[in-house]
Amino acid sequence: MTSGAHGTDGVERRGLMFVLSSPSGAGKTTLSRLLMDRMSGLRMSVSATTRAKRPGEVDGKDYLFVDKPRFEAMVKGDELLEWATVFDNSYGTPRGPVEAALSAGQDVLFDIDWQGTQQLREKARADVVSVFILPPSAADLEKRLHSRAQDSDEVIRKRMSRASHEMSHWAEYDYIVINHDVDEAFAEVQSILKAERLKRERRTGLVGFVRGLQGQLQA
Ligand SMILES: Nc1nc2c(ncn2[C@@H]2O[C@H](COP(=O)(O)OP(=O)(O)O)[C@@H](O)[C@H]2O)c(=O)[nH]1
Ligand SMILES: Nc1ncnc2c1ncn2[C@@H]1O[C@H](COP(=O)(O)OP(=O)(O)O)[C@@H](O)[C@H]1O
Repeated sequence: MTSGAHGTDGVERRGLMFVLSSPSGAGKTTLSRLLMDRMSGLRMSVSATTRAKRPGEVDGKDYLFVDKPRFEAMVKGDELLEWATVFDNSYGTPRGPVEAALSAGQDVLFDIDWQGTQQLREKARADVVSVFILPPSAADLEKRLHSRAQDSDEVIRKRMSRASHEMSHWAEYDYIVINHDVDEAFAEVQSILKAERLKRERRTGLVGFVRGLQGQLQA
């Protein structure tokens, strides 16, 4: 599915699909923004959704906000790489930008739920690296949902009551990060991405690189 990224050492490798999931409010949006600010070679996948825009969210940047008929047309037209219903709304990953980024040698960051992660894994297991973010406690999770101040009390109640179900999927993920402190959680997520970029299996340019080294040694 992918080709052509270059690591900082110049060795070509396949792009990867880096997935962050968590119960709502555990911190995946915060960690995604930090990754986008501080890591090069990474593109954010902007999902389409039928949910209402929150204050401060920007159409085309945080989400593509679409109505139900448009979302259904995207599903029918096979425009989505994966999609799911979460909290009574539809969410899905537009296929085009992801394929374009991967073939341009970029890694792609996804903020999607467990249903979307399962679908990506079925399509491209070797290229998917998944991280599940847990809150340190239920009280912290609730505090964070309130401190974000973007959802009504009723929506927050719904999200809290879904959290346990969301969390039951933790064991399907490659890595688990507990978000006590943002800086520490970010450092952990960043380390995962850095290490995964170095994995031998995705470094398609290694054979040529090592042959070159051997040639230099024989010269
Ligand atoms: N499967 C899937 N899930 C998505 C997508 N975009 C967002 N989500 C998930 O939908 C859930 C709700 O997202 P949102 O309404 O932004 O609330 P948040 O949990 O506070 O970020 C979260 O678990 C997101 O990870 C997508 O394209 N596909
Ligand atoms: N480690 C942390 N400590 C305290 N507050 C945090 C931490 N991580 C995130 N937050 C805050 O919690 C709220 C929810 O975080 P957010 O990243 O929007 O979660 P998600 O995208 O998983 O729903 C935001 O107001 C964010 O600033």
